[in-house]
Amino acid sequence: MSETKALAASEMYFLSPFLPPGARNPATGAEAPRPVVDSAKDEKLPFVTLTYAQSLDGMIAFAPGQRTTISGPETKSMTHFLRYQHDAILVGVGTAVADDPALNCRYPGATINDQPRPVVVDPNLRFQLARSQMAKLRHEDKGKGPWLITRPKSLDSPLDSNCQIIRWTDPMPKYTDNAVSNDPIFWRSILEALKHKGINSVMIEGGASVIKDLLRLPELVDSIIITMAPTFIGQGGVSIAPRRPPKAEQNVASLNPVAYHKFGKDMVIAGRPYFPLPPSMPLTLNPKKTLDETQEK
Ligand SMILES: NC(=O)C1=CN([C@@H]2O[C@H](COP(=O)(O)OP(=O)(O)OC[C@H]3O[C@@H](n4cnc5c(N)ncnc54)[C@H](OP(=O)(O)O)[C@@H]3O)[C@@H](O)[C@H]2O)C=CC1
Ligand SMILES: Nc1nc(O)c(N)c(N[C@@H]2O[C@H](COP(=O)(O)O)[C@@H](O)[C@H]2O)n1
Repeated sequence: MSETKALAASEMYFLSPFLPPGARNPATGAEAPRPVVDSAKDEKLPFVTLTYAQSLDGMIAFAPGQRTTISGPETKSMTHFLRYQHDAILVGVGTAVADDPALNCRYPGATINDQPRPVVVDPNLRFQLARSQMAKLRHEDKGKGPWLITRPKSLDSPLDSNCQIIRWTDPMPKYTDNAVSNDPIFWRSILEALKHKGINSVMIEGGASVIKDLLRLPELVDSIIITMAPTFIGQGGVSIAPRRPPKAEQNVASLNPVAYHKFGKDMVIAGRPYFPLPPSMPLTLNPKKTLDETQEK
C-alpha cells in the first residue's frame, strides 16, 4: 500500500492560493487557480514556502536532535503534495543529522521527473552526505542528488555571495580556516544562489533554527503552511517561537490572508506572512548567536 494518498479536490482547493506559480493537480495536470494575493516578488528570489508540523504548545520535536512524528497520515499526504509542487526542499543540517530524511516526493504517481532537489544548509559540512538516505535514494533513482549550501572557500568573498552550493557528486572541500564558523549565511544569499541554479520554488521544512530565522524575514517568505497536531509535547520539546526584539509592542509575525482546513485529526493553517514591523526596522539581537541577518539590510 502507498505511504500517501491523493488529496481530495477540497484539500487542493484550500492549498491552491498558497502554492507556487505553475502548481498542478498531479492526477490531471490541471493548473491550480492563481493566488488570491500575488506577492510583489523580487525576481532574484524563488517562491518560498515555509512549512512544518507542530504540537499545540508550539513544539516541533520531542527533544533537540530527535526525529519525532507529529502529524498524522492525512497531513503526510499533504506534505508530499506540497513537495510535488516545489523545485527544491530545504532543511538545516541539524534536521539532516537528526532525521536522515529522504526529502523526496512520495505522492501517488510521482516519478523521478517530479522529484524536488533536496538542499541542506550545512556551513561546517557536518552532514555525512555519502552515507545519507538522500544519496541512497539518488542511487535508486527515487530522488535527485542533494545539494549542500556552505560558505565559500575564500573568506574574501563579497557579502552578496556568501554561500556556495556543493552538489552531491562534487568532491567535499576541506576547510582549514574556521574563523567564520559561527557566522550565519545570509538567507537572501542562499535563496538567490538557488534561484541562480534554476530553482524557482523552494519548500523549507525546518528545523527549529531555520524556522525561527525565517519567521523574522517576511520579505523572503511567500507562504507559510503549518500543521497543528492535537497533542502537547511539553517542556523540553523543541520550540519554534522566534525571538522578539526587546521592547517590541507587536507580535513578531502574523498570517494575512489566512485559511484553515482539517486533515484527519490535524488542523492546517495556511497564510501569507504579514509582519507589523517594517522589514527595515533594525533589531538589536546578536546575529552571531541567532543567525539573524538584519545586518544585511
Ligand atoms: N516537526 C517538523 O515539522 C520538523 C521537525 N524538525 C526537527 O527539528 C530539529 C532540528 O532543529 P535544529 O536543531 O534547530 O536544526 P536545523 O535543521 O534548523 O539546523 C540548524 C543548523 O543549520 C545550519 N544553518 C541553518 N541556517 C543557517 C544559516 N542561515 N547560516 C548558517 N548556518 C545555518 C547551522 O549549522 P551549524 O550548527 O553547523 O552552524 C545550524 O546550527 C530536529 O529534532 C528535527 O526532527 C525538523 C524539520 C521539521
Ligand atoms: N510534516 C511533517 N510532520 C512531522 O511530524 C514531521 N516530523 C515532519 N518532519 C519533516 O519531514 C522530514 C522527514 O522527511 P522524510 O519522510 O524522511 O522524507 C523531516 O526531516 C522534517 O523535515 N514533517
